[in-house]
Amino acid sequence: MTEQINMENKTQVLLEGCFFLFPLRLTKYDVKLTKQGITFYELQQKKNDLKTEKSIHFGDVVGCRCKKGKSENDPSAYFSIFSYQFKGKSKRKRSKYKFSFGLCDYQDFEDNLKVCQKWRNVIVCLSRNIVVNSNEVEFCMLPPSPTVLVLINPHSGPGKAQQIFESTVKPMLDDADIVYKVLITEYAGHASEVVKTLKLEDWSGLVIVSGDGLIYEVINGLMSRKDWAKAIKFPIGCLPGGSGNALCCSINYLAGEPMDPDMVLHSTFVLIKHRILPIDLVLLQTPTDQIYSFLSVAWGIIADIDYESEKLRSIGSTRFTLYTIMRILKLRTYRARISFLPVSDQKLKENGKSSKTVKFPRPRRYTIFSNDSNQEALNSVYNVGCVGKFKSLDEGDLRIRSQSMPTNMSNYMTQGEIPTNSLTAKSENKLYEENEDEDSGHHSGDEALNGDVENGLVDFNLNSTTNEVFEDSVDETISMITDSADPVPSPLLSPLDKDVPNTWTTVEDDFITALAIYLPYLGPDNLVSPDSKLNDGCINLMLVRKGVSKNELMNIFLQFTSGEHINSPAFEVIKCLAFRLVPLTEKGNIMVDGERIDYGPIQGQILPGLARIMAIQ
Ligand SMILES: Nc1ncnc2c1ncn2[C@@H]1O[C@H](COP(=O)(O)OP(=O)(O)OP(=O)(O)O)[C@@H](O)[C@H]1O
Repeated sequence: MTEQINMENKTQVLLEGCFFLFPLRLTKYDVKLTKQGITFYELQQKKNDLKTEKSIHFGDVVGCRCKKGKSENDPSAYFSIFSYQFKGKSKRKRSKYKFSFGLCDYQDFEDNLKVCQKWRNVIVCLSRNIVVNSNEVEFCMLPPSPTVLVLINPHSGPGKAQQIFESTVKPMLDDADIVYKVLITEYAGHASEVVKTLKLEDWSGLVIVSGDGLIYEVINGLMSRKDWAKAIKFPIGCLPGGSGNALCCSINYLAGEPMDPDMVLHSTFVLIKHRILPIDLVLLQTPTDQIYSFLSVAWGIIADIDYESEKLRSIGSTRFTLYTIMRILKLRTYRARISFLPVSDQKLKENGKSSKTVKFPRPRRYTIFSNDSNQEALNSVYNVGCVGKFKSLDEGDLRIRSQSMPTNMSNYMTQGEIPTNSLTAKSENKLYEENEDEDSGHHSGDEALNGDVENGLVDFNLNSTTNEVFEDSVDETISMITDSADPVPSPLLSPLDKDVPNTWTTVEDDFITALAIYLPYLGPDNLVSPDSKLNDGCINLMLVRKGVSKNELMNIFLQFTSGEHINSPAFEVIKCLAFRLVPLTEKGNIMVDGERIDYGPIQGQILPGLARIMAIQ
């Protein structure tokens, strides 16, 4: 019954009128506007002939603008709708369509314009997910234009970020009436300096046109501010200007938007239609530094490929393919001690497991992936490898993460503003609320949070008494987080020069690679962690050990495209909240979010949903 009412609500006609469709001034169309979109058909044709009725879905619309007819004496007014819709059913590529509906009913241009402005205001609101009810249509105001600061790294990837912005991004931002100021970075570290002192309240968000390196710089710049807890909630959007673009690939993947062809167009579309969503960060500690990562920590062959191929940056993503082949042919192995706090640490404790170095027999799998949902992933079989048993998750396990996470971690999620849509900023007019567009698959930020809360993924129960390790520091840490001038707390980690906590598991072995990843894509065509979400509150620690054949290794890399590599027995996956990597081989590379850091021990813990990203999930 409720569904039926909702459906009626969505298909209820809010506005109806007779317009011509530019440039055919003599052909009149009956045009109807509902909460879902606009339908129109030629008046001369049989009414309600569905075959000739055309439609524009607000899920595809980025903006609408009013115009005057070209000639001086022409009193016609127009409203032009900019829609980026898929051609045909394949949904491979969006293309721009402009529909200009004209009106010449009145002799005076101003009278025609008034009608067009009314339509435009409603269209802009609905395309930005702002609710307009039937009784509000007549007074609907145009929502204010969002203002964003665009940072462009002219040296990203093949060095085309500026060109990409001019040719594809700028026209789309203009269509969407987004006001922007462009800042071209002049040196490494420039973006970080800018965000350290940026008056955040002057902007709706920050848009980064670059590879992952500049995003990393911006996040670390925001985290280095005294007001980091507030600053890190500043919405960040990203557009692919580099050669890796892992965050952009992950955002498009999670939004169900294509990557090829024309990744820039699809990423810009997501940016315009975005919601502000929480995204996990990982706090990383090295002997000399504390840094914040949004993507990955790589060591072994994956890090070597990333770093060593940088000299071929100008050829774009092909550099990864070439170096993958080369590094497999000249395979290196590395020794390390790797420790982790599995998501199911509660289970481990129940099994009386204490921390000690364990050498696992091979092959060993810890986690069964699920591509569908977190709920399913948690329901899937979980092999707690170090106690040598397969365990099925029961009801209680659905809250494994809530229980194993220190209770105070909830503050990363709840401190600061509830996400609002900056590019789709709410009008001051109180008539508007955010609208949920079910059909387009867009959901509000709040809803995204609540959805995960229901899955038990971010609902860190403040009253939980099950967390033995961290409960003493709960109040303390809460106050630390609320006072953002204090350092970022890392309650899951012990000092790097001390043993890991006794709830952790340690393995020492020879490896081909270790990768801690928290987004689905590691680079273009590299769907390395297919079940990762933006804010699932978990690190996927992936290991490949010495002994894997070159053939199998090549297969693993080839299957990164589809994500099927996770089925390889040589590819181990551990879902964890924290990890430590102590390289025991003297030389090598460690890459954090695609940037090389000093080689040596590194540890990290998840900061669930700490930052804010412009995305659709
Ligand atoms: N004007 C500039 N000159 C030189 N370096 C810059 C400049 N602006 C930014 N940088 C630095 O360039 C580095 C790489 O940037 P970015 O990630 O955007 O490109 P990329 O590495 O080619 O892309 P990807 O990570 O996708 O391969 C960053 O660490 C950033 O600090």
